[in-house]
Amino acid sequence: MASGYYSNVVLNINPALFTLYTPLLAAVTAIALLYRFVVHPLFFSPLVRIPCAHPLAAVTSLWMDWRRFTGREVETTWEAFKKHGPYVRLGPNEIAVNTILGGVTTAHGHGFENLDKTSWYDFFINHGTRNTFSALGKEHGTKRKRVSNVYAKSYVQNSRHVRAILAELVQGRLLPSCWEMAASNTPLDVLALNFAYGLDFVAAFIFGLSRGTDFLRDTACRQIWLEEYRKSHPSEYMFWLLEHPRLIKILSKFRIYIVPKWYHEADTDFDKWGEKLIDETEQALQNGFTEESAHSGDMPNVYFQQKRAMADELKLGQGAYFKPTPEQRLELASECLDHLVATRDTFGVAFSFVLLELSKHPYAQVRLRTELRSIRNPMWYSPTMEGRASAASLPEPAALEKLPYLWAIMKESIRLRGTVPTPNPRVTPLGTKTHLGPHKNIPPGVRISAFAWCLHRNEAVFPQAELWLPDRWLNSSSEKLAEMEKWFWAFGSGSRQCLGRNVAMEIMRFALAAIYTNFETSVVDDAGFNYKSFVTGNLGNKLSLRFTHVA
Ligand code: HEM
Repeated sequence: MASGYYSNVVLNINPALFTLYTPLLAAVTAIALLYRFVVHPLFFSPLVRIPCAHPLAAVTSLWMDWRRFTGREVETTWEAFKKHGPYVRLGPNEIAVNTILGGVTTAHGHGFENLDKTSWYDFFINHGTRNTFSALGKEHGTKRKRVSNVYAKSYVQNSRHVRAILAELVQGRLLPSCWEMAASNTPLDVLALNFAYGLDFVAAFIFGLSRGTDFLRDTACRQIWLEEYRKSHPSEYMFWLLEHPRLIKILSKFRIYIVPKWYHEADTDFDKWGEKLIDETEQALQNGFTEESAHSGDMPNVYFQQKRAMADELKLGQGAYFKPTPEQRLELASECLDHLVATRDTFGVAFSFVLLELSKHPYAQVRLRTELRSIRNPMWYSPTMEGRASAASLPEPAALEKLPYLWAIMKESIRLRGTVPTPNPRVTPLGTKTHLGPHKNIPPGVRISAFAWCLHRNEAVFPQAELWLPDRWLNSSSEKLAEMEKWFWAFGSGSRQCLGRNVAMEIMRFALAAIYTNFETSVVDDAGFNYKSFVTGNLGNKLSLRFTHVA
């Protein structure tokens, strides 16, 4: 009956009307599209007063997409900032900011001044479940709160488990590798070593030493893991995975695959590896593991704390010992795996850069070594100590933390090359207008990007910004120092500031102290240390240093 009705309607239309209205309809549509996609963004959008990085940027995001696709996102944005100032338009609906006040504070602040993340972060969803890094809105606060106390500086510096892990990793695994390379005069690829150090620490911190990884010593296993990681975070497809996740999904419905099958396989394998660690840790809890009885270093700090917080939320009586449902298991896995990914993506590269700068500046090493040897309990190492890693012999965290030159070296190296130059994109919220410094009434749905790379190169704040000058952190007035601190954005800011910041700084401090108390380093080959590329890099990335023992 229905089809008869429609066919009657169609049949009753006078064909002459078609001839009359079709061109009219086409013209109206064309004008509407022209207005929507050209006239409005060029002349009437609230963003028109923001200078465009390129004339095409006002009407299409394809121009910036091409820059991103060809790996030129940061340099393009940096050039635009230099030419137009701290606010630039990268696309019809995208702005980049290079100022703290009225820029970063608006998008990356606390509470209302903490704009939500864009779909760029969907890539970091594991097991189909969001985690602290990829969660949005209120869910983010809940997830972050679950684990924030174990990542607090007081926990990281006072926990007996952290000290035991550090002793094992630094004295038992890292220093012997450095000694071996020094003794045989063989260059060491510190990039792979630093990936291993960061991952071994964080895996032990999450799951406990006995269930963590041993990539510092087991180089074959490390290589397999890094290869698997590279496949599941393939630098050559990251543009699509980060910028166009929805397009990938839509096209795959039509059997058009932008990213190859091996990426999906590796991603699944990677998730499975994470699940295995979760299951082993859960099994230990179910077997009666307790916080009190745990050997030093063996406490699954992050896993346990997360479960305890989940139990509190659900008002479960058994604390961390409840049996997780399949959904809860994946939620736990997603969070824990993300912390390992966050470590792999940042720590190894940032720490390698500190070692590279020190290796290029022998005078800085001498000064650092003098400072490190001046503490009450220097981190001496000799191979006869092997197998005798002991937390008691480590210096107190505060003793290292208050060493001024060590601090200045870390700060300056991380300023210059803290992590990858990613845009950290945020989106203006629905139902309200956002004010961005002098630019008022930014509508909902506008992407705002900011780059630590560019903020850290502001000559007014960091004169001779391209130079590695640790003394800038020591010789500046207190006002200048406060200003530099305000602009130091390596770990982000506001409610979504890096969760692992204290861990990263702590383990870097201990490793630097251990290495430079005992060795000097020099560059053998840094051509493969392509630190301008995306964090994931590729397996060819290497930083080859020579270690020489200094008595
Ligand atoms: C030198 C090392 C590190 C650097 C430079 C770094 C940098 C950052 C930055 C810039 C952000 C903010 C990202 C954004 O807003 O888009 C971030 C967030 C985060 N980082 Fe780190 N990170 C480092 C190490 C770590 C480690 C070791 C962990 C975990 C153990 C970690 C876990 C996280 C998490 C979970 C977030 C998300 C926080 C949230 O959204 O609330 N990071 N990190």
